Amino acid sequence: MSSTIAPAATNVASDDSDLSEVRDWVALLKPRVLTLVVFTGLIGLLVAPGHIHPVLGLTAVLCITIGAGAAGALNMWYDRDIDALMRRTQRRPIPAGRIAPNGALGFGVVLAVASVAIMGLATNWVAAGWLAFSILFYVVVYTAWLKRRTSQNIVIGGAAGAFPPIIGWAAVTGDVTLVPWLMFTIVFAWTPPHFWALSLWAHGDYARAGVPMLPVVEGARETRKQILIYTVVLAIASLSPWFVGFAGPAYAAVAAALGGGFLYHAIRTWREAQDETGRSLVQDVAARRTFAFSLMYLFILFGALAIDRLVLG
Ligand code: HEM
Ligand SMILES: CC(C)=CCC/C(C)=C/CC/C(C)=C/COP(=O)(O)OP(=O)(O)O
Repeated sequence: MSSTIAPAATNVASDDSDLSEVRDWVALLKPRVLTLVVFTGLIGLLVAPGHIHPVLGLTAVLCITIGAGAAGALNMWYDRDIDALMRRTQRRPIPAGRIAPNGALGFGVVLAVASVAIMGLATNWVAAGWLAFSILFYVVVYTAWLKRRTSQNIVIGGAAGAFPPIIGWAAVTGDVTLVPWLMFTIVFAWTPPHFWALSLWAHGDYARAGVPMLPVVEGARETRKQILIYTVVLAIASLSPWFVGFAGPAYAAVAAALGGGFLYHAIRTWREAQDETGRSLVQDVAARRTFAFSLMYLFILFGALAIDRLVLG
C-alpha cells in the first residue's frame, strides 16, 4: 500500500515546489504594482485616435506588461542589498535566497529586450523606443542613480512609471502629441503623494537601509507638506484633458470630485496629530488612507477618461 501512495505524495510535493518556483519568478515582475502601470498604458492605447488591430493592441499591452515587469526584476536585482535590510522587502525571492542574483539579471534583460523587440515588430519603433527608454529610466536613472542619492528620487525617477500612457498611445498613432504628455503629467504629479503617504509609515525601513526617502532626510512634517503641494498640482493637472478639449464635462466632473477627495485626504494627512518632529501620534491613519485612496484615484480617473472618450464622446 505504502509503495503506491509514496510516489503520488512525491508528485504532489514536487508540483507544489514547481508552483512556488514559478511564483517567485512572477514576484520578480512586481505584479501588484504592474496592474495600475498596465492599466494606464491600456487607457493611453484606447483613447488614442486611430485604429489598431485588437491582436496587435493586445500584444502592445502585453509588451508594456513584460517590459515594466522586466524593469521590476532588474530593480530587484540591483536593490538586493537594501531589500535584505527592509522588513517589507526581505522576503523577496533574491534576498530570501530563492532566486540567484544572476538568474534575476538574465531574466530581466531577456524580458526587457524581448518586450521592446516585439513591440517594435508588432506596432512601431516609436512605441518600442519609449518602452526601452522607460525601462532604462526606471533601472538606471531611478534605481541605480537617484534612489540612494537624493530625497527627490521618486519625483524625478518616478517619471518612469508615468510613461505607459505615452507608450500605449504611440503604439496606435506612431507619435506622441500633447494629450499623452498630459496623461504623463497626471501620473507624474500623482506619484509623489502616492509614495510619500506610504513612506510616512515605512520610513523606519528606509532609514535602516540608508535610502534617503523624504521623511528620512527632511522629516515627516515636510513630507506632509509636500504631499499636499503635489496633490494640488495633481488636482489641476487632472483637469487638463478637459481644458484642451480632449475630454468632456463628464470626465471633468469625475476629475474634480476625485481631486476634491484626494485633497481632503492630503489635508487630513497634513493635519494628522503629530509630535514635535512631525511623527504621527495615531499610527498614520490619515496617511494610510491617502495611500489607499491614491490607488483608487488613478484607476477611476483613467477609467473615466476612457469612458468619456469611447462611450460618451
Ligand atoms: C518611484 C515611484 C514609485 C514608488 C517609489 C512606489 C512605491 C510603492 C511601494 C513601496 C508600494 C508598496 C507595496 C509594494 O511593496 O509593492 C507601492 C504600491 C503600489 N504602487 Fe507604487 N510606487 C511608485 C510608482 C507607482 C506607479 C507609477 C504606479 C502605477 C501607475 C504604482 C502603482 C502601485 C500599486 C498598484 C500599488 C499597490 C500594490 C499592492 O497592492 O501591493 N506605483 N508603491
Ligand atoms: C513601462 C515601464 C518600464 C514602467 C516601469 C515603471 C515601473 C515598474 C514603475 C513602478 C514604480 C515602482 C514600482 C516603484 C517602486 O519603487 P522601488 O523600486 O524603490 O520600490 P521597492 O522598495 O518596493 O523596490
